[in-house]
Amino acid sequence: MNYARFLTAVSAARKPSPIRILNMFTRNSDRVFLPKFELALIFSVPTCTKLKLQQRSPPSLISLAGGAPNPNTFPFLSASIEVRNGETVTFSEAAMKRALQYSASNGIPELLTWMKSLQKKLHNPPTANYSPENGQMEMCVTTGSQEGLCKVFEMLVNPGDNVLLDAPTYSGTLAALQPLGCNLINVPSDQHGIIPAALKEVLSRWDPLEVHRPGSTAPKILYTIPNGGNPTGASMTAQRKKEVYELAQQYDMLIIEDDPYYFLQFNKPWAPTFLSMDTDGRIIRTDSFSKILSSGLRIGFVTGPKLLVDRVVLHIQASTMHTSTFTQLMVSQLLHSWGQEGFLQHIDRVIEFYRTQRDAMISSADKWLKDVAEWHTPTAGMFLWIKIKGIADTQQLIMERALEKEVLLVPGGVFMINSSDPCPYVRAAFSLSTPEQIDEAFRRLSALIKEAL
Ligand SMILES: Cc1ncc(COP(=O)(O)O)c(CNc2cc3ccccc3n(O)c2=O)c1O
Repeated sequence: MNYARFLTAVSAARKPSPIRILNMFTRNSDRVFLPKFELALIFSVPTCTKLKLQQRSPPSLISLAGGAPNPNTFPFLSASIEVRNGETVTFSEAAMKRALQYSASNGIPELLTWMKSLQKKLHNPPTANYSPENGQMEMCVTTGSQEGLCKVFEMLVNPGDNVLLDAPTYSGTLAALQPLGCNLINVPSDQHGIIPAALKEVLSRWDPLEVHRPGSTAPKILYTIPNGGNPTGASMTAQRKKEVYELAQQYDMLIIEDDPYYFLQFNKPWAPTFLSMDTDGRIIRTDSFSKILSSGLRIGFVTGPKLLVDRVVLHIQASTMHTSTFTQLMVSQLLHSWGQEGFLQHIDRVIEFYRTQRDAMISSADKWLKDVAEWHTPTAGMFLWIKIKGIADTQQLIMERALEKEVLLVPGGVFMINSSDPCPYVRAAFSLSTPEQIDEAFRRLSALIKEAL
């Protein structure tokens, strides 16, 4: 893969932040460990020299280099966090000093190592054993997958670029993409995700043999939410993923697999991911702990070809520097205590919760909405995408009349590429309300639809 052709000029121009490396040589007591990656980027010298440099920073080294603050001045001394299953995540005084200090831009080593091992167990990416030039699987921690998406888009998308995605889609993606001045092209989809034949039709405007010609306007990226789509609840079949991947190969496109609902698939076996079939190194995957561990801790991951993930990390260096060390250490301690088996047992409990919620919402929809609306039962995620019959656009219905009836949903227009296009859909989340509240909400929705009609 020639990854250079995908980079924007801004991303290609990014250089490592010198201070991020010099911080490595802090006093031994509160060393901020930075991996070889950051050393490699600043001292572009053969790895063996880098390793010697790293090894040559012995405890006897006195560093006056790093601009890191002295953690002995921090007011926080220690912490003990109670976990539902009776365990405790603790921060001793020494651990708290590290947790409150700067850390590596690509993520703390113990969290990255744990996640890389989980990715290999779940997806067995072909790229795990590739060389960097051939797309070696790399990962970095991001502050939510939202940061990962935003930085990946800013790495790949130039003004005027054609970008493919299946609308309706997550409003946060539209918010990150549209200011980049790209041309968003919708790929028709249904409850099973992108329709490969429709993607083939969209791509037929370009000659696959011409996509590398300078000035070619052929799309270079395709974005999709493969499981429990937001807002549609759609989940792609393995066969469709395979056909979509083959089209991406034919037109030399990257696929951005935004998959925060991967762990909320109600049925097993879970669908194989694009990452699991990525023989070329053309998948950039974003994962999130928001729907399974915490949304407020802001822990996400980007998984993809090393040469591209390294560019995302350079952007992190120049923006947030890194995701909160404290939250990374807190989550890492829990994951190491649970192990992969314990983590997956937690996931099973979360899945059962959302399955029950989904069933309650479908039951109430059947009871109150079957004469006035249509929907597909989602097999993953936390959203029901409801088409209101006889109404061209739900914006006014929801934003004015629904509020009067004290029921709140999201009008479908916010998920469309052009938010002013009329949209007869509404998004209902079954994540927070109780089954009783969902039933009452749909009773109110039914009443206001009948009044509106
Ligand atoms: C497909 C897809 N990709 C990425 C993200 C970002 O998740 P992160 O890992 O937490 O950064 C999301 C989060 N989606 C939402 C978030 C949200 C936050 C406050 C209030 C409302 C929100 N609604 O409605 C959402 O859909 C998502 O659905």
